[in-house]
This record gives sequence, C-alpha cells and structure tokens, in this order.
Amino acid sequence: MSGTDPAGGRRIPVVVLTGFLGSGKTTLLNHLLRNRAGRRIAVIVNDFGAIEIDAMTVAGQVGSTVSFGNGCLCCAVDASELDGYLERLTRPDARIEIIVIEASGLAEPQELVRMILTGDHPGTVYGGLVQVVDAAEFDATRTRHPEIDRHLALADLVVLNKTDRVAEADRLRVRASLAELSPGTPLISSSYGRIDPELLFEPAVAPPEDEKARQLTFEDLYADEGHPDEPHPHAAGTDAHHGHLHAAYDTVSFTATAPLDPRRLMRFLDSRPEGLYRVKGFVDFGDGDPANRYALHAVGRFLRFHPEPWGPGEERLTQLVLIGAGIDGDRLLKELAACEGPAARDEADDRAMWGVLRYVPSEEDGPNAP
Ligand SMILES: Nc1nc2c(ncn2[C@@H]2O[C@H](COP(=O)(O)OP(=O)(O)OP(=O)(O)O)[C@@H](O)[C@H]2O)c(=O)[nH]1
Repeated sequence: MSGTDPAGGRRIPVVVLTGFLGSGKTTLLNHLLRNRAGRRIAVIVNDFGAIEIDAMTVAGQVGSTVSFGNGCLCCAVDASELDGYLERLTRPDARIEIIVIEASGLAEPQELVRMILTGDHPGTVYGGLVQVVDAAEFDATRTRHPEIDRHLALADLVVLNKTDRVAEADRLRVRASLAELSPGTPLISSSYGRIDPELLFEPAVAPPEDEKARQLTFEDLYADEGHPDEPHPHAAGTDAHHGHLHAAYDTVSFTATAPLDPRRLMRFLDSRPEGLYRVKGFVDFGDGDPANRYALHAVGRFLRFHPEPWGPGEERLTQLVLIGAGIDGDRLLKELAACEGPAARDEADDRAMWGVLRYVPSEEDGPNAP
C-alpha cells in the first residue's frame, strides 16, 4: 500500500493533519494513538508558540513523537530539520507504519504537502491530507478566513468534528457546504476526533505510489495559490509569510512559577478580547487544587478546563500560549502576570475554584482529555 523506496524497502506514508486553530487535531491524534491496535504510528507535532503545548499533550503514547516547535512548519526556511526527523523515523528498527504530521492551526496545507513531495527523504511517500473542521465554528471561521475554502479543496479526507456542539440541521448544512468545497472527498463526522484509525491507512488517504490520482504535484500546489505569475512566496527576496493565515496572527507565551489565582484568571478569561481566538496550555492553581494541573482550552468563546494529575516530582508551572489577530500581546501578558500569587485574604475561600469548575466537562460531555 505504501510503495517501495529505490533500494526496494517499503516507503512509509506521511499523512498531514491540518485544520484551523482549535478544530480538534490534537484530540483526534490522541484518539488515534490510544486506539492504534498495535499499529506503529509516529507523530511529528508542529507547535506555533514558544511553549510546545501540543507536544506535551501528545506525549507518552508511542516512542516516536517529535516536536517541531516555535514557528510554522509551512514556513520552515530550512526543510532539512524535517528531513532529519523523517530519516530517523524511517529507520527499519523503528518499524513505523505511518507518520502523521500535526500541523499548527495556522499552517498552509499546500506548503506542507509541497515540503513532503519535494523533500529529500527517500524512505517516505506522501500519504494524503486530513483536514479537521470545527462544526461549531465553521461559518465564523470561513467568514474571517475565506482561504479556508482553498485548503478544503486539497483535502483527501475531511473530518467534521465537534458535531456534539451543533444541532443535526446545522451538521447537515455544514456537511453540504463541505461536499461542495471538496467534491468527491470522503467526509466523516466525529465527536472528540473519534474516527476509525484504519481510515488513515485507507488508500484514499494513503495512496499507493503508482496511483497518483489524488496525489498533488508541485505545479498543482503552486498554481493553487492563485498567483501563478508572482514569485513563489519562499523565493529569495520575498516575504515568506505573505498571504499565509498566520501572517495575520500573533502568538505570545506566558510562563509562571507562582500559582495563579482562579478568580483573577477567570476574570481575565471572561473579558478576553474578541481577537484572542485561541488560548491553550496548563494552569497551576496551587492550593486551589494541589493534586491537579488544569489543561486550559479556549477556542473563540468556547472555554474548557480539564484537570489532570501532576506527574510525580513534576515542576509546578503555568504555561500558556495565546494566539490571536490584532491582540496587544504585552498587555495580555501583564494581565496574566497580575493573576499570579495568592488570592487576597477576603477572596481565599473554598469557593475560589467554582468559576473554573463550571468549565470542567462532565463525563457525558465527552472524553475528559484535551
Ligand atoms: N465539544 C467538543 N469539544 C472538542 C471536540 N474535539 C476537541 N474538542 C475540544 O476542543 C479544544 C481544542 O482541541 P484540540 O484538539 O487541542 O485542537 P487543535 O486543533 O489541536 O488546536 P490547535 O493546535 O491550537 O490548532 C479542546 O478543549 C478539546 O477537548 C469535540 O468533538 N467536541
């Protein structure tokens, strides 16, 4: 299914997993890794932000998770780092069957696919593009970023995720739009990324080398940018980020060694600016809950906390990445810093965590995992 390399060895399919900020890529990946039924899946995580939150969230499932941090892989000036990872993962003793690259939520899929198709890694073959779509945010995201339509057209498999957050009529409407934007592409609905792991190994996603029907060429990909007469965005002397989704976004990272006061953090989150689309990371509430760190996820106006036990001897830290358009990063960092430290005496009581606990999903809401 995955072809052979020039030396007669098996080529390992490289699947690119994309989707806008917060659509559920890491959740889907964790589901795949937990349910891989003996399959050996390697993961390359591309985080956008100085703290590698996604790499931490996808940790510990297989021996082969590597992180390509701080910057968008689609704009990696030097693709040799990726080639190095791929070379390591394709060594026969790793016995990897498939490699999944989780792109940052702001990556340009066509750039990533182009990197795989044109890179210098003989042990691999491009295995297709899986695009995750947030059913609840679909309309708003498309309005803000019409280029998402173009991304969908390149997909080999579309996963319509977060269907638990929309009414059936809306799910069907979004499905119909997706079918129009990506005609003929397999489309499956999911909640918490619970798709059948075998789908990744399906020929539609991982095409045999001699069956290039859906495999995009360099020319297809470049033409797809709609600027055939302009210099390639990565050509010398051009702005490598021109026209890319992430050119409009700023990312700031926050780390604190002192615990955060839950009430002050909730006030910060409740008044977060419209442009601050994504917040993710882990929070230490100190005495508020000494046994757990709280994974924090904000996507648009959606907010969730997931308590998870601190590891033995794990350093108590708060680490957050904030991503938004038109945000004042310095101000946000100052506001977060003001959440550090113990609560004022008249605010320190048993109810301090209530505001946070309101956003912890119950078992019925879905997996208690980020
Ligand atoms: N209700 C609901 N929440 C979901 C679903 N899938 C993921 N989530 C939640 O959405 C938030 C974001 O999920 P992630 O998997 O981190 O999203 P992501 O695409 O990896 O995010 P970025 O890497 O920032 O682009 C988390 O709080 C998840 O628990 C779903 O199907 N339903």
